[in-house]
Amino acid sequence: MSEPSAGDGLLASIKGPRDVKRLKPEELPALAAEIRDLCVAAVAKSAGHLGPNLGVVELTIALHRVFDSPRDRILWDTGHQAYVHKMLTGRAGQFGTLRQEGGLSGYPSQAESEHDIIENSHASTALSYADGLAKAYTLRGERDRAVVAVIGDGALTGGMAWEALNNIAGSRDQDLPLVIVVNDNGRSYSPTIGGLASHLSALRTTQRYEDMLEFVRDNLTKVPLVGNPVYDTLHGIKKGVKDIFAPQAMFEDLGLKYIGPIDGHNTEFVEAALTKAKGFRRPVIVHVITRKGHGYSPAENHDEDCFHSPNVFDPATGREVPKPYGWTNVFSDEIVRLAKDREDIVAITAAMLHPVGLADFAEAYPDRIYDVGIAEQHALTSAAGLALGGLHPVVALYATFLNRAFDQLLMDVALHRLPVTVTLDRSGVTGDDGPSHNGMWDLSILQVIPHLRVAVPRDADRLRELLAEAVEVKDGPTVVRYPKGPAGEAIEAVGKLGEMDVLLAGDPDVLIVAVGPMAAICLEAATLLDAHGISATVVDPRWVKPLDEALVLAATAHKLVVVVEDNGRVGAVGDAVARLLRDADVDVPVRTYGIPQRFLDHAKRPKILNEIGLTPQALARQITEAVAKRSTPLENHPTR
Ligand SMILES: Cc1ncc(C[n+]2csc(CCOP(=O)(O)OP(=O)(O)O)c2C)c(N)n1
Ligand SMILES: CC(=O)[C@@H](O)[C@H](O)COP(=O)(O)O
Ligand SMILES: [Mg+2]
Repeated sequence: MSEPSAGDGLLASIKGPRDVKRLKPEELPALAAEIRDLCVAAVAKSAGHLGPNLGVVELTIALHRVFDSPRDRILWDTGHQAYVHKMLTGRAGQFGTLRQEGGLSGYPSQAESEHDIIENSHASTALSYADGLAKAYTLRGERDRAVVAVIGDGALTGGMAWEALNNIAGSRDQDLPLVIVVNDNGRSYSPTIGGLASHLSALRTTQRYEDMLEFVRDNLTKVPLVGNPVYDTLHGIKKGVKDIFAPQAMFEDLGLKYIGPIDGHNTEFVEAALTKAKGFRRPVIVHVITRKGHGYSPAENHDEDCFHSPNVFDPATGREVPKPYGWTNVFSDEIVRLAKDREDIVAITAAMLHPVGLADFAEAYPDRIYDVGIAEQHALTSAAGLALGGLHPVVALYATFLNRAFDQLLMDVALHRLPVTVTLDRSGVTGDDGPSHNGMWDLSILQVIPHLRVAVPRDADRLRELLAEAVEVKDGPTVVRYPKGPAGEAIEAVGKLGEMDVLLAGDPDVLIVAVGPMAAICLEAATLLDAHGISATVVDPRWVKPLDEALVLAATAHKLVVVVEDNGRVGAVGDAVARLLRDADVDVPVRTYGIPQRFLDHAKRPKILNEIGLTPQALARQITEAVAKRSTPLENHPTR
């Protein structure tokens, strides 16, 4: 497989947007082809987001020809589709390092470029940033600056986007370009759902839309873009065929002007529409129709998600290296099995049916699956409704996206003690998706929710057990969290301590509380400790909230308690254990080893775990030091 490179054609000459502007229109198809080749080569080597980026090649070229980044601000919602933006802002030569440690981030990165703004990969935020930026430039008198937000049809199903639209539409006194580009490819991963999506998809499929494209093609290329003739004509004809341009009505009813739908793979049309929108100097929607994976047939024809985020693959054939059977597969199989005998079990996904492992459930129980769009807040409160209606909903999310639905879990589900189960895939360090994707927050924020129980399985068998236990809980919500990737070898208990599994019974030097998948490295660390004459007992709580009172008794018999968790250290299980012992007046020191409470730069998961000390060797070293300190009389303590 050839190393991804900018080559020696047009793309190699692009050091920034100025170089994009100087190209002749007839050179743009060649540039687009080079960009696509580099996208395919880079993702084939490093995995990442291919479909979304292939879909925005012409759009991004047009954006950088019409607007003047970085003076004009171009915002990418979710940010997974910003590879082309990176190539056109001088980083094409770095795509051989995509998503590698120290290499190019898979998302916008302010450290990489002045052209990059939103680093958060959580969807549906760009319009709110745009609203704030536009207000700032208005207040500062910088009305010569344009604000452009590119948001996908999927991200547009997120509630924040509509909160922002409501505010943007209400901002009457703005006299600067605020351009909202709706990149409509009809998909999140799967086809986008909901009322908005049906409006947008109806638009794409009616004959009149084809007539409209014909009209746009004839008129936009002939009439020089002066004043309003083109826009008024576009606008006028839409008035005449209002029934299919419902999105225009919907946006216009909000007080937003609308241009489109535009063929998003025709740079000339997109440039014309963006130029029109820029000159409008008012908030305006530019609705571009694109195809996810456009220009690379294995992506175009990939039914599941158009190569949204493929594993590494052979660029010549598009054949992906299969992802190993992992935690997600275990969940997928077990939820289908459980639902067979429990007709009250229903499932909810937030536009991630396949990634969270609910595709088999959907196939087996098509009437019991709900895809709510990228709308985690709605997912949780809708689950509350389902539970109030006598069902047991299982809401399957990625751990980091639960943050968005914290209040709904707290006040709509837990306050009412509703039987809702939330499964959190991708918990802990995920790695190459960067700082906003690590699932390092949930064990902290969940601590404050009354009536809520949290389970952390250490292996596939425990995931099956704990999921079955979770859906049996009737008097409150349950959460089951597990990491990305393969589930590792089964780790059998050698005994019980209360409800906790004892994985290793040692002498009373150190009590190691191994949270979920950290059990494997804790057992290896215990072996290393033993070689240094330190004996450890290793327990797996299985349920980390509420903690098992048996921990108190066990702690009194040990010199040191160590908690190891794949979550941020602050306010998580380690702190909960310390609080439990303090409340019981048990004065045994507690050490917590977890993820440092900072944003982690992108790198592979094993690399990050090694860097932050979540390895057997690092744990053994740190525990040895902690034990040594405990046996050093305080008067000789280094801090004295
Ligand atoms: C809050 C949140 N939930 C879920 C995701 C996972 N996710 C990443 S991209 C994506 C689909 C985005 O669809 P769209 O906005 O249409 O962009 P496209 O990929 O089609 O260009 C989803 C659900 C996310 N990034 N943020
Ligand atoms: C951008 C986004 O949120 C998703 O596409 C995410 O990057 C997928 O992560 P996985 O590859 O772990 O499923
Ligand atoms: Mg989309």
